[in-house]
Amino acid sequence: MYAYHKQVLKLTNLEQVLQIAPHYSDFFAFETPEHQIRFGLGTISSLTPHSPQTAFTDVKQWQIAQKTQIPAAIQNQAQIFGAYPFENQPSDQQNIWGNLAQGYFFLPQYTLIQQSPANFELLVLAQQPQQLSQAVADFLNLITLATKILPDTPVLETKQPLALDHWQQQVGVTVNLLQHQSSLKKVVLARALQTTSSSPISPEKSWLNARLMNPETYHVLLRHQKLAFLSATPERLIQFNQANFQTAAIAGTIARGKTPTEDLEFGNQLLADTKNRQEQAFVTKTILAILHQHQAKVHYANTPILLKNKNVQHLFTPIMGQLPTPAGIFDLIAALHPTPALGGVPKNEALAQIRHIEPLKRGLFGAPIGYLTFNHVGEFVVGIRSALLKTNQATLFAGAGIVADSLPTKEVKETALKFQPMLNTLYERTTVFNV
Ligand SMILES: C=C(O[C@@H]1C=C(C(=O)O)C=C[C@H]1O)C(=O)O
Repeated sequence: MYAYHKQVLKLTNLEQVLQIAPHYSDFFAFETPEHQIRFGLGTISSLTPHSPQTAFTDVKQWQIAQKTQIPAAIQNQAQIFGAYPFENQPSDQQNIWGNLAQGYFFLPQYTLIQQSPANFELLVLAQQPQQLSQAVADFLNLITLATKILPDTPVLETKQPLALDHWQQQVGVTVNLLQHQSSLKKVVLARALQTTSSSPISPEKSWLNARLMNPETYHVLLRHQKLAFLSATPERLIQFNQANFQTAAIAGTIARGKTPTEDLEFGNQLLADTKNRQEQAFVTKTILAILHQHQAKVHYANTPILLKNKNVQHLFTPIMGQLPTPAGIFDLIAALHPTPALGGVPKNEALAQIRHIEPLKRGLFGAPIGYLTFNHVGEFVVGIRSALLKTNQATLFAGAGIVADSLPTKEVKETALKFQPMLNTLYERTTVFNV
């Protein structure tokens, strides 16, 4: 059994945690749109899945093994943090993901869960009881003396859309396929934007920027050594509390208006648009079918509503449900991913097309990222509106759902729009530009 210590920690300034985070080789930060924050720092145990195909079972087995080391009294607070990989992609695809390529999970030495704006519950774990008091003292010393100022937000130096002409052309090829091959209904194609900065990008500072720039989304950071994945995603994959869960079907995109009237007009346009309604209906239908396969009871509204973020708005159907047992959650995460919002319909054909077309491994882009306690409470979100950060480089990702009547030029614009929030998060003085 691991030894543990629990206490309430007053934090008047959130930045204290971000300031000390670089001291630890693993760091995870997760904030919901309701502004509930949790952090994980340092590593008691970690797991790199053997391969993307085995990731879901590898994580499940590792978590079950870890549970045997967690005292019953802290099974509600102790939690694992991490990300699954998107999917297996051919080895000749460009791989920038390093030791995150197969996903990464860890059980932190220090877990902080926000109870009220300035109060966090701190849980400290140690492998051996005799290490515990030192571990607690080290952390409290670091955090009370946290003076290390986070680096400034850097200036964008270069930006390079990856194979944009090829991508646009392949969207055209895919549209053709969708029009002539009746079984394939939707494929989500993603592209990347490679950027460099004037000085190293601090993942921790970027997470703080993300929450200031996009207050209505999730803000998730997974850093493992020098590589970090940052996402300001609006999209929940699944949130669960015992056997109860909430998920969502999101698809269809339009810009936000410059005035409230224009914004309303755009929203109504999206709600009335047949192509987008169809695209979103595929997502809802597929998610419901998976939930039924898992014997879940579900509640949802028949008509989608709008989910508004800073730069874009989407069609959105919240879905609530209940599984026969809490233990079914692991299998449900595996079955839901990738939803047609990130893969396509039917799943396997769409994934084959993605593998065939995209020149870059998706890594953690579009994959489930989140936390899970040892008592079946957790949340995983979809890692979009995201970037992989490595010292002076950031690679941003954006995808768009391609259906039979998609227009390649429009899809280029839609993905360009989806890059904007992350560009504004990572870089100082970024103006809207064509990518
Ligand atoms: C794939 C992305 O977004 C997804 C695709 C959408 C669409 O095709 O309209 C909308 C929301 C997301 O589910 C992305 O942001 O990269």
